[in-house]
Amino acid sequence: MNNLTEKNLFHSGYSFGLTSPTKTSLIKKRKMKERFTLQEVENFIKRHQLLSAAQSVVIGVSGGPDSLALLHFLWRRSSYYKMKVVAASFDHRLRGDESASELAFVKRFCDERGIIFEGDSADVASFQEEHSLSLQTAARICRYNFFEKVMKKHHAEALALAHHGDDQVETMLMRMTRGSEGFSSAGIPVKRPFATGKIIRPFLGITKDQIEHYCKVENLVPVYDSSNESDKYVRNRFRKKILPFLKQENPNVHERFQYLSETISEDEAYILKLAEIELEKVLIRQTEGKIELSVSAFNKMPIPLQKRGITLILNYLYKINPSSLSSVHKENFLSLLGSEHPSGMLHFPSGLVVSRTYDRCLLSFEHIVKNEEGSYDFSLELPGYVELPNGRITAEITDCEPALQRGKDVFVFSMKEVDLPLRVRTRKPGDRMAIAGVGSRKLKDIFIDAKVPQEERNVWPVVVDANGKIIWLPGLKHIRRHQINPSELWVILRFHKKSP
Ligand SMILES: Nc1ncnc2c1ncn2[C@@H]1O[C@H](COP(=O)(O)OP(=O)(O)OP(=O)(O)O)[C@@H](O)[C@H]1O
Repeated sequence: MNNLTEKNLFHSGYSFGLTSPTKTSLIKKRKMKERFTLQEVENFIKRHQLLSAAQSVVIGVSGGPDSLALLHFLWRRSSYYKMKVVAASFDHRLRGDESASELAFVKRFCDERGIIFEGDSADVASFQEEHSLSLQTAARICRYNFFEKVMKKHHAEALALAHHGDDQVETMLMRMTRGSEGFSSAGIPVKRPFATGKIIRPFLGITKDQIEHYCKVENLVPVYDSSNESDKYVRNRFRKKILPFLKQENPNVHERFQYLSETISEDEAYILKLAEIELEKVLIRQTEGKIELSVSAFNKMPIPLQKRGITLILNYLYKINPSSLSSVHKENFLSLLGSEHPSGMLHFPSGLVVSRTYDRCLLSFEHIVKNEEGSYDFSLELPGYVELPNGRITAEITDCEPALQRGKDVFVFSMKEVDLPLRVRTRKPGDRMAIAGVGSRKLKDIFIDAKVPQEERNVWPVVVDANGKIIWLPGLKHIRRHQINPSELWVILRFHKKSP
């Protein structure tokens, strides 16, 4: 089968198990559609130059219809493209035996066809806990680490994933609804650099229905993940409620979205390039963690370039943008620079301060360590984190009481219990906090009792609420928690102390 040439792939008859003469026209129609699907994918691959001859391609296969069809399709085309195909399957160990059996299913599928298979698993829940991440982010990091390893092992130039046209429509709508800009509003990219090569998505031009049809015609029997149906997930709600309406209005709506996605990406890349050139002209100073620019020169840039300019600046300063950084911060930045007041200051996540004085605007993290003793004071966003001289504090919000969050480096409380926003600062003379069963105590005494060395006390974080009340001395004490209604939103603070 995998010796099919391009010609005989598109012109060979597929058996549909339908033989009666009355069904002939139906067979013809379905054959046409099937060929059309294959041809569409092939055209898409060529148009975007996703595959070139003599490649090694890793395919991410969960065992669901999309990735199983992609594996089957690329395996069938492997001799035409003279490429080595490797299937890679990852078990996140989040659905017990179910996910382990999915991995075994993919392995069997590959063994039966002589396809190279790579499989691995990881305890994603523990990884999430350890690094204070959302479950989705933790799963993604573990899965992509695995993909990277497999790509390196097989010297692969591409990792093929089975996102399709309906995924694209859902993603773009979700992002527009939640609020997005720039490349993010372009949805899922057709290709992007990754590990030893690039991620490619050959199915973005076809729909889920076309994939299901391909599976049926090829007698592929995938596994179905029941969580894909649950209304609990935003994506599923878009899929079930919005997509049917759009497809009714235009059955090829996915093509329109894909076209829009590619147009946005091209435009964005071009505008970003222009912004980069213009930004160079307005920068006064640029060093690690610090940028200074001329306000009047920046304000002369056209608005679309100003918007991309601040994005470039923030990308440079943060390296990895904090999740709490939003378009509001960028708007505030533009207002500060456009304001008639000659001076002003903004506090951005993770301790970044933007200060304007007449024609100069300075963005810097340097305020974190203000003086020789290393004192600091900055806001802690929810969710978010702050870097400290002696470690890092992370803050998350969750809607169910986290069972495993105990210990002195973790403080969990209900959102209703504390006045937000929180700040993290160093101690001040006379600081006191109210401790359960003890009453009000001086911080100095708490440090002495806990035998915290003198030099560490000056940089030890003190977490205070919006009224300045101390609520947590990480690693040492926290205020008493009230009786809490389990259905409330919870905040989890964690202190990741650097070893001295
Ligand atoms: N556990 C996994 N192991 C390997 N690849 C995966 C895994 N999960 C997802 N992928 C890859 O990432 C793509 C997108 O993932 P997503 O979960 O959005 O897809 P899906 O709708 O579940 O697709 P499928 O029908 O293949 O399960 C998949 O189509 C597949 O190529």
